Amino acid sequence: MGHASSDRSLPESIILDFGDDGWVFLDPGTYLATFNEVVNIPLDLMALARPRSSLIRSGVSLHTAVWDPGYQGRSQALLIVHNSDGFHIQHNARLMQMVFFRLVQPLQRGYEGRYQGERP
Ligand SMILES: Nc1ccn([C@H]2C[C@H](O)[C@@H](COP(=O)(O)OP(=O)(O)OP(=O)(O)O)O2)c(=O)n1
Repeated sequence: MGHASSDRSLPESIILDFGDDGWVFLDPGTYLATFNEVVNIPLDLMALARPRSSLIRSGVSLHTAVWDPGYQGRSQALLIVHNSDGFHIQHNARLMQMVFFRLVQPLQRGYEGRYQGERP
């Protein structure tokens, strides 16, 4: 990741498939989770997210950035399986909870970065 946006390239990733039973086993390591929900953040809100405590209690952490006012898209989070026994996860399992903050005044122009409208 360089200083300029043009000097930023993301690493390749491999798509993991859930089994016929709807579950997948994750070995210890790092994973990018794509959420089902498409979010539309209004111009007078921003959001942060926290993992469900059940993830933490299972030795799994979830990392997120900031949801900017005006962002629309299907977000992603970094899931890290620290548990040396790995972790079983089911398709559509709920992973995190978003916390919304109302701005003192709405922005005139919302988010216009490279992730706007991703995975509609
Ligand atoms: N876990 C998260 C957190 C945020 N977002 C979305 C909402 C943000 O509005 C958008 C952009 O996030 P950043 O501003 O942190 O992105 P960058 O600074 O990396 O890129 P850019 O400046 O090009 O937007 O990504 C996401 O998809 N997944």
